[in-house]
Amino acid sequence: MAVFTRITHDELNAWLAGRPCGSLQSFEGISSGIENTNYFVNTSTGRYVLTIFEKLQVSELPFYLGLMGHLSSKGLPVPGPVASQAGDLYSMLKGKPATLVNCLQGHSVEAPNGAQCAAIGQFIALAHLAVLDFDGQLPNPRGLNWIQEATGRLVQHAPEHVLALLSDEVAHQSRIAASAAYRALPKGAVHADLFRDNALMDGDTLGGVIDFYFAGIDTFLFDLAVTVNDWCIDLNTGALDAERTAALLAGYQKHRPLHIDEQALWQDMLRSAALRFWTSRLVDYYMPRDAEVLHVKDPSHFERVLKARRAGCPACQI
Ligand SMILES: Nc1ncnc2c1ncn2[C@@H]1O[C@H](COP(=O)(O)OP(=O)(O)OP(=O)(O)O)[C@@H](O)[C@H]1O
Ligand SMILES: N[C@@H](CCO)C(=O)O
Repeated sequence: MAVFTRITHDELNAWLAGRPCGSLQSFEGISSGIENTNYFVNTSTGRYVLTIFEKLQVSELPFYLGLMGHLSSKGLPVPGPVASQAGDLYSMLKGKPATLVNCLQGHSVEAPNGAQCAAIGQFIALAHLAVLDFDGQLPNPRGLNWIQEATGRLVQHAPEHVLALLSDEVAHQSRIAASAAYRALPKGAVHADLFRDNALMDGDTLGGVIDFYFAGIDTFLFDLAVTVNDWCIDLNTGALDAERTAALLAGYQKHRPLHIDEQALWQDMLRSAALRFWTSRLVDYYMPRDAEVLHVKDPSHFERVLKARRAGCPACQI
């Protein structure tokens, strides 16, 4: 749907000069993204993806691209940025920052099976282990501070029943965040948005994980909860599907067993992850930026998910 920034062959050729990616053969816009402009780029050495960042702060790019490069260099299926000869992970194209990454195999799946959930669980655990020596520092841009601030802005726009549930959950999460148990949780640089549409599956094998542009420092448990809330959901009810949840958690714990403190806070993190996406969808719904009007995702989905996580269910237990 969206190629916001159009480029010519000559402009791309000039931008690619100095990058160790061979000579440009062809390129085509990717229609499915909504945040950035993406192109598939074919060169004499292979296929790449060019991303032109439409909204992101340049100051945040070294963290995102550094994290992708770090995970890729450790053998994880993450697109690694192709640095320029000068060592830059991004440079300006048509006045906007742009990067070139390698193209991964696969397609996103709408209805994942147990094997695919296990594969994504294994990936997250390996990513959590791999970032232990990553030194980038960027707090989760959609963490509790942002949620509290966004809740304040929503007061003038959202209906009473929405605000009541929102403020009750924010109060609960504020108490959790202040607890010693929460503060002791293991943290690191996490994807924080690993929904089904950000993973490319090649059959039951994970081809790659993309779109690290909501990444930040947060608890590993929160990252796992974001993923479980999307990959393991029964879309009709918002409840967790027991079989897929068990498969994803088993895949994760194969490489990184959860600590007892993490197990104790699991249900609260499922709630926290639901709150994060309910809030951002409410903000996009009630206060859309111009270009977002056509792409707003349904906030009521995450209202349903939050209510289901607050009620709890057998699959919400570890
Ligand atoms: N490294 C990659 N390898 C293969 N395909 C990719 C890669 N990066 C992006 N794509 C393809 O481009 C599409 C759009 O990318 P992406 O989802 O990152 O768009 P975006 O606009 O940056 O983010 P959003 O998910 O918010 O729309 C993906 O669905 C995928 O098909
Ligand atoms: N994954 C998010 C959108 C991008 O952050 C959502 O479904 O609301």
